[in-house]
Amino acid sequence: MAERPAKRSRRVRSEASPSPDRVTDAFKLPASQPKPQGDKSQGEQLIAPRAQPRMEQLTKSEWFEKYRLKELADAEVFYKANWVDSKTANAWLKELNELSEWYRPKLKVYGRDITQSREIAAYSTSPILTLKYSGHPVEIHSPFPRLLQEIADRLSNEDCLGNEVGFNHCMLNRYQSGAIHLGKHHDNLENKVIVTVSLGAARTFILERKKPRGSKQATLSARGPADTPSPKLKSSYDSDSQHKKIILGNGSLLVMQGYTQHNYTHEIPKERRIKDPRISITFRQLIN
Ligand SMILES: O=C(O)CCC(=O)C(=O)O
Ligand SMILES: [Fe+2]
Repeated sequence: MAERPAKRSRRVRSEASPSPDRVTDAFKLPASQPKPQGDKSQGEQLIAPRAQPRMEQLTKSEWFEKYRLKELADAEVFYKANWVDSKTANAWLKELNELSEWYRPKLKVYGRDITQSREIAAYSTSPILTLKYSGHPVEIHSPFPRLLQEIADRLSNEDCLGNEVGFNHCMLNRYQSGAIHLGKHHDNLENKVIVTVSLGAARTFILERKKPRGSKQATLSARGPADTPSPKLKSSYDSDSQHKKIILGNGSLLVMQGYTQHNYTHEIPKERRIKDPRISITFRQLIN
């Protein structure tokens, strides 16, 4: 298949090692732009105006208590099934399917051009934000479409994550069937809060503790080009605190924050028996 790189088991380089295909899943200010100073510099801010992000926990304490996956050490991961009912989730899926910004990025992986099998559509609250992965400058549209803004506002509501959590970026991923996957990776370490709303077919999400630096399997990191085949899943793990499989159901909400990206990778593996599509909406609160 044209879109796959030659090798099945790809060693994704550690963050420290520079590499031409290193995935720079990072928002960057154009060089001439000043760094955001906080709530007052509204015009140049990269963070959502309503929030001044901190490294400590951002979600409301009720969330922390109730939905945290406590078994995952050194991570802050929350999962709420049925955050919205299936009727709402299906209506959102239908509306988002019709957006005109969907496309399949062309990536360069080990010098080869591949077209990503997963479609994406990306939005930001400010046109100055840029994003690259696998050398591909992501097409970002601004502002958020009405529905995505409505969902973002719901998330920042006091009875959900709370108004300290705001978002300046949103990425949609469309997995047409279980044959489409997202390889093992971590997201940009500067992301303080990453919120994923799942619509459509339920898909497995695997969080796996990174191996200590220098150990044989410490090389998985960075946002893997989506079409890079995942390394074979291990059949056994050191302990339950080292990995977690979550079935991301229709209308569910997953939140990752704190040091999760430093300590864990995540992936959506292939599940060929799944024939229906899934769209994930990933909101981020980015700080440069
Ligand atoms: O589709 C998902 O749930 C995962 C998305 C993800 O990990 C990403 O966009 O970095
Ligand atoms: Fe991710």
